Amino acid sequence: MSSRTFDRHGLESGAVLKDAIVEYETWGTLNEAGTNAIVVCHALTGDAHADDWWEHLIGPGRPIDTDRYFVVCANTIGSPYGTASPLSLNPDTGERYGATFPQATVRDTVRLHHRLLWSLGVRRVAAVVGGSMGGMQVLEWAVSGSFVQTIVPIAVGGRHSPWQIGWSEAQRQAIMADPNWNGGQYTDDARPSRGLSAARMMAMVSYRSRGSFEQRFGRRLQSNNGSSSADAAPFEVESYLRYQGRKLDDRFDANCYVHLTRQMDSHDISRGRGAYEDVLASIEQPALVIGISSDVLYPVEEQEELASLLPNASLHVVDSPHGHDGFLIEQDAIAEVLHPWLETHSRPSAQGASTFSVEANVSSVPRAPLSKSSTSGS
Ligand SMILES: CC(=O)SCCNC(=O)CCNC(=O)[C@H](O)C(C)(C)COP(=O)(O)OP(=O)(O)OC[C@H]1O[C@@H](n2cnc3c(N)ncnc32)[C@H](O)[C@@H]1OP(=O)(O)O
Ligand SMILES: N[C@@H](CCO)C(=O)O
Repeated sequence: MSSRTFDRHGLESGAVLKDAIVEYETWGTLNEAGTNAIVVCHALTGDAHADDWWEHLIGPGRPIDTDRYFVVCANTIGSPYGTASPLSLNPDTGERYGATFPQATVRDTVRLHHRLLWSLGVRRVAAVVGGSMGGMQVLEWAVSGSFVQTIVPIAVGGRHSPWQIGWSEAQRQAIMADPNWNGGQYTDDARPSRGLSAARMMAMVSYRSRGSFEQRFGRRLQSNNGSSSADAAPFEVESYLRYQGRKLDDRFDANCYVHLTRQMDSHDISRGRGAYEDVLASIEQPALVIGISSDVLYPVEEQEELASLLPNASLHVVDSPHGHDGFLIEQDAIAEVLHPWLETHSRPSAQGASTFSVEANVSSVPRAPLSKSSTSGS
């Protein structure tokens, strides 16, 4: 794992992140022209260890072939896994930001990742691939025009819908209802664990499907369902969801969760750029749009819309009972379409771009001041 720090990173809101650290992992070797990079973008609770959560897709001889490509996965702004977030120290106060961490957008994250890539010597990106929140980043990358050759957005639409914002808000309210929340100013000793767990339980229902729960749990009862108190969890599905809630609470942070769900809610590829249809029509790269047949959160209609509005898109729907999480679970089915797509569309070009901008077509977004950067490896 490596990190790089940019001394200033301007956000869409006008706020400036000082000492904006970005944590990232790379595999493979960058070619001399700087044109064989593949960017992998992670989802809400994922991290930069992309070969862990997409192990069938990334590696030697796999579709994202680390023998041929320089593969980069960078952690997003707001995530608890290393990049600038509510867990970072505010250089102005020396204290952890917590709830005072400035709100970033998907676009702010992608601009930071662009700067990282450029500083690593990447001069053209052969492909950008990601699902869910990662897919939102993929679409933002596409706006940088010829800097990116091909895109593969998975289980995502062009803007967060009221349905998705509704799920996010219900989860945030579960966190905020926790007595330890305290406006986000909680301590390590008294974290809003119950709220974060409840938020994850809600999210897990939206990430799976009626069919997969029916198949996995039915109406089966837990053999050791404990007491007959109001807190008892007689059904297996209840125990499963509680377990998933605790598991996320053990590895995540409530302020980061609130921040990242708001970041996803900001997702609208057309914000400040013109009419939605026109902005998608201006994305000229070949696009492989992938959906999961049983996804109730980012339903296939959204990928159909993307594929119809992007001028050079192909649509592939993975037939799966696993719902939205299919983009993490159905790796072999994704590999079947991703492999030939990348073979055809992501051959590294001989020459890179002389400059880059993720803000092409943007009229109203403040630019980040360019600044010096420092690097550290670990
Ligand atoms: C730093 C980090 O760790 S980040 C890790 C990377 N994470 C990510 O990238 C986020 C995305 N990943 C995910 O969301 C998930 O890991 C997925 C979608 C890939 C797979 O989900 P999983 O939780 O592994 O699978 P699944 O839904 O089958 O649940 C299995 C777990 O539930 C438990 N479980 C199953 N049924 C029950 C039940 N009735 N009661 C209690 N627990 C149950 C299993 O024992 C298993 O536990 P384990 O995770 O400790 O092995
Ligand atoms: N399981 C995924 C779903 C969000 O896309 C995650 O936790 O990141």
